[in-house]
Amino acid sequence: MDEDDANDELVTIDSWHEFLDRPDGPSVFRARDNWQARLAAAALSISRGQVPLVFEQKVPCSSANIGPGFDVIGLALSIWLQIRLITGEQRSEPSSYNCRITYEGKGSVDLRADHNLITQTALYVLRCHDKRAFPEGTHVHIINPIPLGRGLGSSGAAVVAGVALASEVAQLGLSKDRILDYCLMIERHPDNVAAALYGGFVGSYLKELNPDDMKRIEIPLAEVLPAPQGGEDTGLTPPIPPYDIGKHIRFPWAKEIKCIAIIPDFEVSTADARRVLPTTYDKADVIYNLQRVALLTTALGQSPPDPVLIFDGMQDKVHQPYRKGLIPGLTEILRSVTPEKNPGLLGICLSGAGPTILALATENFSDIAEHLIGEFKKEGITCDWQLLEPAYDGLTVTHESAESKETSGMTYADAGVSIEAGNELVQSIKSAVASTKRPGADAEIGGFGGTLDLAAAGYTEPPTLVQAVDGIGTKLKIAFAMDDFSTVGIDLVAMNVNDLVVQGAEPLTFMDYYGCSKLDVADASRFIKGVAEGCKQAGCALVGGETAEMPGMYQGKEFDAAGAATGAIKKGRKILPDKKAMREGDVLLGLKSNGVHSNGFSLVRKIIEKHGLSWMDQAPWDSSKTVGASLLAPTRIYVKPLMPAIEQDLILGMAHITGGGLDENIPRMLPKHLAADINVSSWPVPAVLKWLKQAGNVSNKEFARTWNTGLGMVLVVNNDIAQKAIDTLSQAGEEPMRIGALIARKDEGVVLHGVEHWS
Ligand SMILES: Nc1ncnc2c1ncn2[C@@H]1O[C@H](COP(=O)(O)OP(=O)(O)O)[C@@H](O)[C@H]1O
Ligand SMILES: N[C@@H](CCOP(=O)(O)O)C(=O)O
Repeated sequence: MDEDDANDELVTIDSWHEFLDRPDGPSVFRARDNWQARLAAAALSISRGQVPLVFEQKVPCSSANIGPGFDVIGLALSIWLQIRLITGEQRSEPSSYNCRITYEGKGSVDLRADHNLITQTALYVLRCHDKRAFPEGTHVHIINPIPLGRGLGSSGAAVVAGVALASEVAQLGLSKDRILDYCLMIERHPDNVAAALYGGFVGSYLKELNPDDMKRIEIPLAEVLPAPQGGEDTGLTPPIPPYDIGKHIRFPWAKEIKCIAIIPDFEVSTADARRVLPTTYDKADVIYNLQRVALLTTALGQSPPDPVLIFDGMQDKVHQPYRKGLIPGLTEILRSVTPEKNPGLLGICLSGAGPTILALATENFSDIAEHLIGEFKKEGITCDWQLLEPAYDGLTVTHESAESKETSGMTYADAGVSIEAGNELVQSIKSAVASTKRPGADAEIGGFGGTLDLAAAGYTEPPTLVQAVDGIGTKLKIAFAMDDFSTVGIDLVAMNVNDLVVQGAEPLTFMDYYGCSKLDVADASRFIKGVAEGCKQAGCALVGGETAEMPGMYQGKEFDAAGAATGAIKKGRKILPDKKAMREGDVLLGLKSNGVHSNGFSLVRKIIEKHGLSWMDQAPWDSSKTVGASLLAPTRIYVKPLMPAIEQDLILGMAHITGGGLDENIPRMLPKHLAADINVSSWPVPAVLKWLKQAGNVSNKEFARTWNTGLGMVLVVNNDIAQKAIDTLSQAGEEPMRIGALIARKDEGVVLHGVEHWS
């Protein structure tokens, strides 16, 4: 509807909701902008019995390569392509594929649905799902501030937007990983699309495809998406992408590093810039790039950033030298700045295929920009410049109107729960889960419950079953900060099976629970693969689990996880601890921990915060790791080293040192009349715990009741067979340490000697 049609009631609407709230519905609207006019028109079509879709997508631009990472690295940056979509628009003229396109922003693009990169991509995805056109009355409004053909990933953003557009209009519920598969059928270098889709500083690779797929190289688009993929409709179904074509990982990025983009006033098409590249490379040049890229991805995550490492790390011999013919003065411009001459500068490179130049810096942004603009000017080229920051969100989709859908057949996907994503997750974890198979438990997922055949597991007479349930705790927060979910699953298993083994039980099965607001298949799969790894370390089968997608329950990508283990003790064997058999003089053995394990992380986080450290900083206690990576070291699983000693009846009791530390856990295995008399100088305190104690000024008492102090397990063994127990544990790979003995109890259940050793 148009403002000129106004004749009776004239109303300004601010939102879609405001319109819907009006019981009568105004006959004429004055829209705040074109988009408001479209909303109004869609609102009218509702009153005529149609149900429009209204949503907005945002996709960031990206800078690919960052010097040596040709076709591998991409950095999402803070200029966003926006797509506003509405269906059910009333039109006098029919439009091809039911789609009308309007455009505002940089450059000009083809507005025909089968020629515009965004809608052409969407049509390809729709056709893969047997849909020949957009829903009736589709209007795609593109707001594009990303300069075209300048090396800032305008096409990568357009392709991501196109796939996501199809997913939304046809309610396909594609996960981000599946969206990537579709994107990679179109733009074959994964660097831009992976960054635009996932956000942040991203490394990616493309799996090797079959020869037919490989033949369909990227841009020009006509070659990539011939009919029936993206051109005229032939009624055929185009090739559907295989699953999991590309892999990505997010690298850390130091927050003080900003990006200066110097954008010349001419275009270089990526296709042209790839044609000038050689088909074979000199071995020395390839090694030159590999050496730099390996260091660069870590160097850009360290605070404070090291200018020497970054400047050298951003040099390239694989694409920039060959592109100098397309970008006048390129070599001289890249050489015209150094961290020594230009304070604040960290490194410089061609952005993507150019002609934009990307300079990374921590300060003096305008001085650096003016210098580079001056260099281009010598070549007669004028430039624009922008100071950009990493865009961490990647693709986002916002629905303007949930209510509109409520009037018609609502779907679970509308409510934020994707069955397809759930199915995809099951596919991606199947083999990891199956690898945990053990006698008596197949570890095949898909059943309503997990089964265990006790006889096949070696328990022919009724055993005593022991069960445990636990979570990971706030260690998860560090996994979120590091975007690394590969090891917290091991922690989850460890917390459960270590509790079972101290009772003398052999862990047989495990089940996990994963709750999130929006299922991210890649994250959930990394987590569950960690759970499977933990199960293998413990020798138990992962027989099932639950993934709960609960929109609104958690913040963003956060999730919670819990798990439960079942173990068994053979008929006739002891359930530990055997308190009655314990005597004064019995020996206490300690088994080493692997750092903080999974307890006391609220205090850990507080200390790290108080010291102004970021998770990406070099760990003050271990220069080879970041703070986050070091703290994420998974909890040790003691099942396999302990089982032989348990089976030989060499152990009277065990304490798993978790929350509550030595002070709280050791008395749990002792009779009331005995106490543990312990010499704390008999085991080494891991460097991380030493640092935390000192940095947090944590008292000895607090230290002993918060963290494990270096012992993950404490065992009671009879004095006469202590050496045999030590030998058996050593043969199983442990380094048991004599840490004390049982004494008659006075007050405390644990008496610590030599605590000054901790200070
Ligand atoms: N928002 C958009 N809408 C439609 N087409 C687009 C859009 N963004 C990019 N394109 C297409 O992609 C081309 C640029 O792609 P490319 O040569 O790879 O450069 P870039 O470095 O910007 O990605 C444009 O000329 C245009 O055809
Ligand atoms: N790795 C590609 C990246 C192209 O990026 P664009 O932003 O220029 O499209 C290449 O260097 O060719």
